Amino acid sequence: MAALILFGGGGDLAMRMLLPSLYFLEHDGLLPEDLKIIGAARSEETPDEYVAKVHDAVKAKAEADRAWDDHSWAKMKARLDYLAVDATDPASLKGLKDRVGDGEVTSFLAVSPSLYGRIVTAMKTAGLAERNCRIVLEKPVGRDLKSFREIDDAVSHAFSEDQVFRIDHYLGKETVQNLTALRFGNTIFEPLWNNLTIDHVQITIGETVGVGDRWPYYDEYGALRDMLQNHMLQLLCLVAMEPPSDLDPESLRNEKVKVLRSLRPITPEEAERVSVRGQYVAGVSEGKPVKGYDEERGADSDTETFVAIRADIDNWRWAGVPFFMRTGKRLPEKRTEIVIQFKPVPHSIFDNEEGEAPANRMIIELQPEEDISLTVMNKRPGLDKRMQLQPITMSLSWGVDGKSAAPPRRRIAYERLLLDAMAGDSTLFVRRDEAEQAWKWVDEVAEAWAESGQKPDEYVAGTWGPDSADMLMMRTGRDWNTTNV
Ligand SMILES: NC(=O)C1=CN([C@@H]2O[C@H](COP(=O)(O)OP(=O)(O)OC[C@H]3O[C@@H](n4cnc5c(N)ncnc54)[C@H](OP(=O)(O)O)[C@@H]3O)[C@@H](O)[C@H]2O)C=CC1
Ligand SMILES: O=C1O[C@H](COP(=O)(O)O)[C@@H](O)[C@H](O)[C@H]1O
Repeated sequence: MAALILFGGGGDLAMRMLLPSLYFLEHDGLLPEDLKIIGAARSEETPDEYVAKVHDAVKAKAEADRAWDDHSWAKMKARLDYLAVDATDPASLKGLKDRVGDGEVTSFLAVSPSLYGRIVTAMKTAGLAERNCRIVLEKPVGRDLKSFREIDDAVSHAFSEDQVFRIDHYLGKETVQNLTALRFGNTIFEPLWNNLTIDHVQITIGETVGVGDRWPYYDEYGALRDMLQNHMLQLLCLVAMEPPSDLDPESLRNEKVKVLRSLRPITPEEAERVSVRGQYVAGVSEGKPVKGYDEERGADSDTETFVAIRADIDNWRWAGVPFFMRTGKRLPEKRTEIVIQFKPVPHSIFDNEEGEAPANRMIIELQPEEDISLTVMNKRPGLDKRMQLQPITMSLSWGVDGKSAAPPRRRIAYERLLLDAMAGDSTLFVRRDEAEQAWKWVDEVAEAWAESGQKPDEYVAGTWGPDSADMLMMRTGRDWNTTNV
């Protein structure tokens, strides 16, 4: 028998993401036949009570995706179990060890990261860190390089690196993986993928949600540590890395680390020029009035709910190509996209009535739709005396040629990641040195802000962040993409 233990199996992440993901995998016949799923948390509840909670959480999600069926649920229900444990207590974990038997065990820590160190130590004592065991760690692991290392040292004391799976759920998203396919499965883009042809890159992760009840966690982390240290830097790495020699975990992650190592540190002197911190004040989001961050938190706070930053990668490929990243809560749209802005033609022979023809642009959209589109110039049909150009957008979406298969259901990113972790494939997980390099750069940004006294600029909820974020771009003669916005 193989086992998946969900520590924190009754929490928000487990109920909203992990258990629905497992249901969808069950529905598609992708779970190992002999897999047991065991929820483990301190609450004293019976397995039946736990199963009833899981049922409600999973059914709501599956029905919304028209994927609910009683047969799949019956199969999943037969796998489910619950055990009340304090995961920091080795004696309490002994019972769990007896329950899982001697097969492969994957433990997912869906609990507060402040418990990781004590939990892994207890797991080792209880025999849950043997060679047949793997551990999955949710982000954020630590709040800075120092705390990351402290936690990770405890982890590596119990598990070897090939047993450790640090999740960044963005890596489980279909379009993020498609980026690798686009770059390295085609010959036509790679020769253009450098500073000779590309002017700049923009990465935007916009969210409409506010921080709300999550403020006790968020206030300590802010947008820099919650989103930029992990999801945004991972996207940057996938855009910027050199072609790996193989798709195995080490080759891919070696290339990502090289990019992180090449990020130019941000100094206190230039922090204000290349970075912006923002915090939302009351406004309107999705048609409804919403509170400002300070009101949600109930006190004044200097935590940023928005960050925009210019990153420079000091290597041959990217010298002179800025990577602009921005992310924030209470923005007008839930939108994640990567914009590859190509340079304009070196000399235009067209005399366009509508002004200079725009340069080519590739938009890799992750959310709300998954799409890759490329804007190219075309002749405007007609008998104009002077040839006129018009931009045409080619979409590389699923089924766009009318022949490809219909797009499959959009999977929750955790579906892929849970399967990979249970199979021991760490390609889409973050290696220790990657996380360290990302923390190192982010620590430098945080120190630069602290030293220069850079405070968050206000922005009204429902807008694209403070004016200073636009200025950050405009100072370089560029602007944020507004296509589809
Ligand atoms: N929620 C989300 O969308 C996201 C969450 N994360 C990360 O996932 C992790 C979990 O977050 P979330 O689900 O929101 O948190 P919750 O507070 O909702 O859940 C935490 C769970 O941990 C259990 N727990 C607490 N202490 C112990 C213990 N000593 N032993 C065993 N179980 C314990 C709690 O149950 P009980 O009280 O019964 O013990 C509860 O089930 C965190 O690391 C978070 O940063 C990351 C990205 C998104
Ligand atoms: O890790 C996190 O990600 C979510 C955004 O994820 P998405 O898949 O919905 O884009 C974010 O809301 C949260 O603050 C952060 O912890």
